[in-house]
Amino acid sequence: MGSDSQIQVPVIKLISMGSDLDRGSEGWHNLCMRVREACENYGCFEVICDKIPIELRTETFSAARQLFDLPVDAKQKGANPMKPYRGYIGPNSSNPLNEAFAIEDGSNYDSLKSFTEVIRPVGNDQFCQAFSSTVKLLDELEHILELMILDAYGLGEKNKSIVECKITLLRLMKYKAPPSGESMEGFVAHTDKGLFTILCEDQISGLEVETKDGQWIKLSPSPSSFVCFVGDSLMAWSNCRMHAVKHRVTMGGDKDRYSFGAFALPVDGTIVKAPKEFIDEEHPQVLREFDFADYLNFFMNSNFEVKWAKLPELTIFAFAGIL
Ligand SMILES: O=C(O)CCC(=O)C(=O)O
Ligand SMILES: [Fe+2]
Repeated sequence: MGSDSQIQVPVIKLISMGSDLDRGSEGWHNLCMRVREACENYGCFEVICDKIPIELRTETFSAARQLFDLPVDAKQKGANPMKPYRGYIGPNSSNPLNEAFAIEDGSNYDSLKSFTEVIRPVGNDQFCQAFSSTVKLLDELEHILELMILDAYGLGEKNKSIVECKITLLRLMKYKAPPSGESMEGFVAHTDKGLFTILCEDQISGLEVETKDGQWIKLSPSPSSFVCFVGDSLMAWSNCRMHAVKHRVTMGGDKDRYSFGAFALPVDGTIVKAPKEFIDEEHPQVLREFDFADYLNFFMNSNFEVKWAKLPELTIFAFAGIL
């Protein structure tokens, strides 16, 4: 189905100086309910937030561009065949326009430094400064959203977080412009596997999300917005009250597209489990509890049709479904 520009995903303003961000205030409560509704009905929303200064955002994209501009041989040194979806991932036949760097613990200067030094022995300070600052701020934003979700379900008093242990995976993406006049898949339709994703794009659109009734909508986030996605693990935690949204990137036009995302992932060995408050007669348990590392392995080893092509939304149900 094509994209329908009539429908829009919810846009939520989180301004750090405002009293709406005082936990417990009426404004806070209203925001919590808006975040919850967006996560349940769309599995995504745009957040307008003044947390990350526009200059820092510009600096991160300029640092990312310089990394992608390095010769292929250098970038290949960052490949990580031992760990799926980590390190440098170059374009391939099923993803010819896209290349990515995925770095664990993306808010930590030293982990950015040890990754970048492998592909570029010197000159990484600007990159590491810009990304560690940005990802720290995105982690703070993720923490606020997590508290909002807990409070929206009345679970905030008993729980400090959704899972015991999580880590932020920083992914930088570049999509080459397609051949002139063509529109091409930049990133195949999928759901994110972790808890929550916060994405930032550099004003070249291409991101599309699927509504619950199967229509694709193009997103055009404002230059200071972020796009947030519910991932499979958050959906599982919520006993499927929240919706893990299917999304993709479609490239058109003549400009390359750059984006980066902070992916909040349960640390390997962390159990994803719906709290008992989500389970009752009206809401029987949909997914069994699971170790996130086992889910990633299952996903890696599923056959191509299930994984990407036909039924990507089935993976979490195929892996952990009870009913
Ligand atoms: O580049 C984008 O905007 C989306 C990338 C994405 O969906 C992903 O890396 O999981
Ligand atoms: Fe994604």
